[in-house]
Amino acid sequence: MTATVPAPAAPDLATLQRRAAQRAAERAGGHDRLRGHIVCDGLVRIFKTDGVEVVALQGLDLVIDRGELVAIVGASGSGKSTLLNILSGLDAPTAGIARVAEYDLLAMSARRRLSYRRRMAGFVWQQTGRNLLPYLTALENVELPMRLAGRRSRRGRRERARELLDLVGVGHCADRRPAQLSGGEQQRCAVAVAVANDPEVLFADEPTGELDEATGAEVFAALRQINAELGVTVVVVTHDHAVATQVRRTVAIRDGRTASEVRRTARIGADGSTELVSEEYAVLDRAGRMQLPESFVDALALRDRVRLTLEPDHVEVRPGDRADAERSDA
Ligand SMILES: Nc1ncnc2c1ncn2[C@@H]1O[C@H](COP(=O)(O)OP(=O)(O)OP(=O)(O)O)[C@@H](O)[C@H]1O
Repeated sequence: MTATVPAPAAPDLATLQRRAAQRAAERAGGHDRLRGHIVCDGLVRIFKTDGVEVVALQGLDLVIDRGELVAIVGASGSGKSTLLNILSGLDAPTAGIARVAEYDLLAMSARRRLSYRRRMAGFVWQQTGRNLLPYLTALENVELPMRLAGRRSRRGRRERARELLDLVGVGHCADRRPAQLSGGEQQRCAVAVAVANDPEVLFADEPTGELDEATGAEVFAALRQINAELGVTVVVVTHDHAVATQVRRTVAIRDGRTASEVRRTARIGADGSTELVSEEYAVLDRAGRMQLPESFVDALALRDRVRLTLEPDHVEVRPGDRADAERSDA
């Protein structure tokens, strides 16, 4: 007799992701347009203050497909907010390519920028006060962007707002004001507000930064739901590495560059149960550069130069001969 293994949460994630890709493909009018919804290539952002230059992004490469849900993680100062500000059209890059669908973020007129921010992108910020108006109910908050864009009839707006609140699991909060909602409920409402005008991409900046782990997971569930049901491409920026368990693809930024990626895939075990396997990849840029994970560098005390050996199917990296190095330096 075989015991029934209770289905873990894992296949859910895989199913949701498949559905998201399918919806996004439908929206895009075919499978061939699936690739490269968001493309950053050699993205550079230099800030100049009092004659001092800070290179916040130094040739960042990132491709996100239509319908993906991606978390971008990195330590404080790694360039996450700079990247998000560029992608959301609030800031312009110094050089490189930054494109979202047909919008070139490097060369946008003020008018096109406005259209991008109104039609193409939705936003959820860490501070709930920036997402919701305190004197409107949750329902009115979701209706507002539609009203401002002159979309739908009054009744249509109300129906859509209810649908969206239900979708993110806060339908029961429709008539409450933000102050009468918990932090997690506020952020889920914020997700509904952000997608009210049907954007193609949703950017969330530390949406769970002020929440405990369990409440944060609920907000992630809302983002996954939106991603799956509406086919919206979702990019979540966070410094919380634990989010890797909430999404299938996590991109790590270090010193203004994409350093590594973790991808989670569902595998069926011999006993028929599903397990999620995480695999870490280093990101190789077009110039062939990659960053070794800090833990690898520390473990072997790698420094200055390393020895590379090409094997038939892999490359070996070994500590360089320090004596040699010192002699040639002399
Ligand atoms: N407006 C600015 N003027 C000058 N330097 C800036 C500006 N904005 C960001 N920087 C610098 O650029 C680098 C990247 O900052 P950024 O805010 O993008 O990092 P972050 O990963 O989002 O950090 P955090 O998680 O703390 O928000 C930092 O060295 C920061 O000091």
